[in-house]
Amino acid sequence: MRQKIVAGNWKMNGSLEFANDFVSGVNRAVLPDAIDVVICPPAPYLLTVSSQIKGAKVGAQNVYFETSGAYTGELSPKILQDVGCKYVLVGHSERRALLSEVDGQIAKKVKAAIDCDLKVILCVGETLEQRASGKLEEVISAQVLAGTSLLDVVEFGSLVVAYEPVWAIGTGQTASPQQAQEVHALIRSLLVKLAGETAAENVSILYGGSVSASTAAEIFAQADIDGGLVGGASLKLEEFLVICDHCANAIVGGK
Ligand SMILES: O=C[C@H](O)COP(=O)(O)O
Repeated sequence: MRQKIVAGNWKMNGSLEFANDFVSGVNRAVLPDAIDVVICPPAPYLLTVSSQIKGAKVGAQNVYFETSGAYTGELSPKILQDVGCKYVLVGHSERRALLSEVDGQIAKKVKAAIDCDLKVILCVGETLEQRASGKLEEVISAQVLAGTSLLDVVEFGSLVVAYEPVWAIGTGQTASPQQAQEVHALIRSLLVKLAGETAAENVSILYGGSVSASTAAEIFAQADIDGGLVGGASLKLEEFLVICDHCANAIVGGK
């Protein structure tokens, strides 16, 4: 059975005080153990979160593809692992759009992180213009193909894909459960072509884009949606915990 995951991406938000308070709150709460709860704080807070948090895993928001050397400002997979990371986000649309990250770099990051035993959450998604002009399938296929191009079949076991329509990120405009399921099914079929039925069946595919406590249950009830990549709502502990519960309950519901 596929691993259910809720990952909270704080993006460039929070503070040391916020991180400590958040961890205390998580440690007082009862996290569902049927799912992987992953917290992705800004890099300087990774160690403080990973060293104190109980029942949740820690992920980085980015990684570099070299193992060490003169790459000022970058973080290798080994450094991330050293500070307690189990997951890393790669290819988030904000990095693609604002920091000019391209498919070639993304493929190398995916490979380097998996080589270092990190689980990679590869982010893909289309803009509103691309969707409106009928390019949805082309864009998603190209991003999935490029992002996984350096992996062998076994390495798909360390891959998670997050479908995040760019137009739904931070806008309050969630994709409808049907829209999301349609793209998740497309991604699953691409993974079958790339890695075969068994490997593809085991890749968790998360939905991201304005997931909230009120939209999560319906989204997580879809057949190919295995959890969420949550931005804004991951900064509100109570709401984030409700989203985690919805994901866990979707499992109980028979998925
Ligand atoms: O990484 C998270 C996604 O970009 C979703 O962000 P959001 O929940 O604020 O829309």
